[in-house]
Amino acid sequence: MELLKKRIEEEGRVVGDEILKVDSFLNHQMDIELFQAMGEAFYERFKTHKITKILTVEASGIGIAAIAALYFKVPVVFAKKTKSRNLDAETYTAEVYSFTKQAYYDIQVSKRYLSEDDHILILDDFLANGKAALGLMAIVEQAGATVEGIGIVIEKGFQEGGKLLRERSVHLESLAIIDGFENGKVIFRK
Ligand SMILES: O=P(O)(O)OC[C@H]1O[C@H](OP(=O)(O)OP(=O)(O)O)[C@H](O)[C@@H]1O
Ligand SMILES: O=c1[nH]c(=O)c2nc[nH]c2[nH]1
Repeated sequence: MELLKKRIEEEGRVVGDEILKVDSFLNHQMDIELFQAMGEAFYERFKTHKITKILTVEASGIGIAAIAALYFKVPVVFAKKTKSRNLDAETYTAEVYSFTKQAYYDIQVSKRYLSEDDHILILDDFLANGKAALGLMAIVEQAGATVEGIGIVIEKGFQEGGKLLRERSVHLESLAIIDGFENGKVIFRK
């Protein structure tokens, strides 16, 4: 998606060998006009699928999932990373390692909000090693629901998540794929 790539080029900051910071428009401050265009782009890429719910994981997936849901006209469910008294006792659960926080979480979704009748589109802001996406897929599987596709805003193609998901023959769409960084600049996949 050219508009997204332009923003990454203009505002992205490379941190170390593996991290891209795009928190001026994606996952801290959010540019909602860009989110609208990205939500529509996901709709165009997945509109032939029957989607009944969008599933994401807190925190950074929620924004794009919510805007995309306006196009799909379905609810958003987000997996929670921490236990709390307002989460139902009956949950689907998967262990996920957070690449940025370098910690394990049990992500959880109440059994109330996913059922075997659901056709799920998983959306997230980043794909790195695929742990979050695989955890969400495991939760969908536990519910007996169907994963229709996975939509990612920025895939870091030099990490293994994209390969792991494509091996599973899931319909994966990334709005921008990064092949690496060179002298602080982002190299996009053609
Ligand atoms: O493909 P992976 O290796 O799983 O990396 C991608 C995940 O990492 C980030 O979440 P993070 O744990 O940073 O949490 P956040 O949503 O609170 O920013 C991002 O939002 C994805 O969910
Ligand atoms: O802001 C982010 N930058 C990254 O490189 C990344 N990888 C996973 N999650 C991420 N979030």
